[in-house]
Amino acid sequence: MAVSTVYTVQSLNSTCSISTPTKSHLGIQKQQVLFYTKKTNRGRVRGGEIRCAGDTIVIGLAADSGCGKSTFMRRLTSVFGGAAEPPKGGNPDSNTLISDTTTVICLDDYHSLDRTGRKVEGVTALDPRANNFDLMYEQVKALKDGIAVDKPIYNHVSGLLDPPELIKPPKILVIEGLHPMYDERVRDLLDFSIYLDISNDVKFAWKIQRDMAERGHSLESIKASIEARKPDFDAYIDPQKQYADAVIEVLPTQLIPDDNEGKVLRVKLIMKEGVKYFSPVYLFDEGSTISWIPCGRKLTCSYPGIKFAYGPDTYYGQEVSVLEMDGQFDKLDELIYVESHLSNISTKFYGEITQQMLKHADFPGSNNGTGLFQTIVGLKIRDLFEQITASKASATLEATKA
Ligand SMILES: Nc1ncnc2c1ncn2[C@@H]1O[C@H](COP(=O)(O)OP(=O)(O)OP(=O)(O)O)[C@@H](O)[C@H]1O
Ligand SMILES: O=C(CO)[C@H](O)[C@H](O)COP(=O)(O)O
Repeated sequence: MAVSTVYTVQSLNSTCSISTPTKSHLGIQKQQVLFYTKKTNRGRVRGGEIRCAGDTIVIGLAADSGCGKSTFMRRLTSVFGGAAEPPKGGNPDSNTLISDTTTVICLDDYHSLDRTGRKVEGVTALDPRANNFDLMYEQVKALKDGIAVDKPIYNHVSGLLDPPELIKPPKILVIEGLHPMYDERVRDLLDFSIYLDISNDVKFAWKIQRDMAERGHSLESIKASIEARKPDFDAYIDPQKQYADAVIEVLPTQLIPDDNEGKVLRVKLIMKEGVKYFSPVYLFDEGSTISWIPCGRKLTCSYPGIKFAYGPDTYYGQEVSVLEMDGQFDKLDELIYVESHLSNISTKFYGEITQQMLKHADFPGSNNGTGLFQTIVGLKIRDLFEQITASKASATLEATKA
């Protein structure tokens, strides 16, 4: 009687090939070894090796400096559990953050010109000529293919390029910085992309808050720095938002006429339709146009109140769904009321968004749409990761059956 064989992979999170006397590796360059259970019509045998590569999914996060990338990264890492830390025993000025699931690399590390070099050449760090996109592409591709790389480090303290650090392929690689979607080759490696679009007024208010209070800069120098960067920001950074799968746009409130304090914010979550493994969040009824003031018995709102909006729209000629929140929460635990009216949020249990927001109540933006939408995008990324993983697992199983 012929022996029929079914391979059940136990810890499958990638496209894997089976290494047995009868099956050879399928073009795998660097492998991770797992085990499989071999089920034959003579019983179940554990053994052999499953070799995996290309496990890493790559997320791009683009924004100008001081626009909340680090805060977003902390929220994202927290969704996966565990804390993110710089590589152990490495350069204390490393820009990398590693947790169990995620590795966040900062694209400033691909500056090809150091601070002096940029001054001599008369270019800003936003200018593509100050960045090495060939190396960025090669290294992100290698990590995606399961290969460790020696990544350079741009030292923000000294303004110099330091010796490289070893980066191993993680489950989720986040590339954050000024240009994750600028180079087409790098863009094509992204499984999901996000752009933090902070309007000039709000950016200015945040910069003043941080650079004056925490870094002792003068108001004039902050203004001058924003102005000096603006032409390159408009030319090279801002256009990337057309490629993003999700954009978090932060604007001044419309609830206070002529507000110029920048404390109350109107935040939009713009979600592209038709992105594989990503279904946009909706309020009440998918595809409808909704305006909702949730203030009342279940949600405490002081002046100027809270207003939500949801509906379909177009963004750079593409179909999107937009969820908007203007105003801020008084009592964060009451966010559960809003959460219960949102759908497609990819939570694992009732109230997970509210729990995440309460956990990080001290992060900037926790009382408004910036924190809420960053948390939602974090949950959507977890969902995307789990879907890609599951789809690779079933593809592998099919391949091994064939
Ligand atoms: N959602 C928010 N609401 C209010 N202020 C915020 C928010 N996000 C960020 N900020 C302000 O902007 C500052 C910079 O935030 P963060 O460090 O997250 O940005 P970044 O993009 O990582 O900055 P950089 O690239 O310069 O390191 C914070 O210190 C805070 O003052
Ligand atoms: O736009 C930036 C991204 O963080 C920085 O200004 C750029 O990386 C240069 O850094 P530094 O000002 O420390 O020389």
